[in-house]
Amino acid sequence: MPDAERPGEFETIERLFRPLALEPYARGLLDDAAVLPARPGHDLILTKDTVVEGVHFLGDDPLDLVARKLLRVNLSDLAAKGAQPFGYLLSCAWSPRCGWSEREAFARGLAEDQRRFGVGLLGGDTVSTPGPLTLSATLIGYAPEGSAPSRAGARAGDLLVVSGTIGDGGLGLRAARSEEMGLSRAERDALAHRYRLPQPRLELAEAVRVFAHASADVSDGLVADAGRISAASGLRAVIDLDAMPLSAQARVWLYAQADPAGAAATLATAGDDYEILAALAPADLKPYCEACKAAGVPAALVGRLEAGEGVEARWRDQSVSLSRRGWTHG
Ligand SMILES: Nc1ncnc2c1ncn2[C@@H]1O[C@H](COP(=O)(O)OP(=O)(O)O)[C@@H](O)[C@H]1O
Ligand SMILES: Cc1ncc(C[n+]2csc(CCOP(=O)(O)OP(=O)(O)O)c2C)c(N)n1
Ligand SMILES: [Mg+2]
Ligand SMILES: [Mg+2]
Ligand SMILES: [Mg+2]
Repeated sequence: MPDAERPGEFETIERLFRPLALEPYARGLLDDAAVLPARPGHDLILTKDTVVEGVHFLGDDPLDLVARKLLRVNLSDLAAKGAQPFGYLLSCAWSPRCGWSEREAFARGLAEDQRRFGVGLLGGDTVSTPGPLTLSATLIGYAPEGSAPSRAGARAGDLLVVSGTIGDGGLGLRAARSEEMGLSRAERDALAHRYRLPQPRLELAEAVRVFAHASADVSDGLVADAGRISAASGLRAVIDLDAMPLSAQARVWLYAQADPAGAAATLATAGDDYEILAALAPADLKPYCEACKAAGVPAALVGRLEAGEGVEARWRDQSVSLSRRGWTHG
């Protein structure tokens, strides 16, 4: 792109980001920092995730969807802590391919999900990079004082319950990369959509606050994230892969595989799910699942926590050996 056509830092902020600003806190995106008053009776909940082209999204993913994914992966962490979202700080490192039309698409996606999830832009940073497009958000939310569950509060005997379905994001990445996987075009499109646009489970925030001893969202993989709850709580997690909730598309794929246990392990370690994993007292299983259902999101019992350490995956009561627990960055 010739230099003359390259959008400038301050034109980008003024034209594209100022309309997204949450005032008066953002101070017109003209100040050194945003300023928020304290909210008595609440804890401030802060989380940050970054997405990088080629690592978290594909180079041909439309940038409005990339923007929405950036907000959603962060909103998912707020949901896991039972928080209500408020606003966010945004960092954009634009790669050489990002002209006005790419930046406009990105801002359009932000505007759409700001409306949908009730958040606004508080500030951020805009730079250019010779490397891949890199976008980061810091989400800010609130929860009633002392109510946000940690990963460390699970007790021996707790049950592990996960929302929605597991494995669609991982299969969706393969579909988005044009792998056929023995699935129909409609099945692959549904999975690719799930990869590009995760659903943060904010509807479950209240149930998580009320019932969960411990919780986390599933971003790296069900096994990896269950392992983080068990490690933080000083326990051992057992995951029943045959109880994992699957979409219709993932079921079709799984039962076409020669080794369904290995295939289920693949889904449980793929990541990109953005579901909520909660550790609950057995007596709270029914009320939690009913609260989830009333909020419009199914929840399924997938395992339990016991004395010990580590994480074990089982298929029909047999231990399944895993080559990895989930996604890790180098
Ligand atoms: N660069 C960093 N500086 C400080 N804390 C970090 C950094 N990267 C990760 N963390 C912290 O490590 C913990 C685990 O991070 P992460 O695995 O990314 O969580 P999640 O999977 O929920 O997004 C979080 O408390 C996070 O804030
Ligand atoms: C192009 C592409 N390749 C691979 C993946 C798979 N992947 C990349 S990062 C990741 C885990 C989630 O990202 P991370 O940065 O670890 O988020 P966090 O766990 O901190 O929320 C997964 C499953 C992907 N989403 N997109
Ligand atoms: Mg993170
Ligand atoms: Mg995260
Ligand atoms: Mg998380």
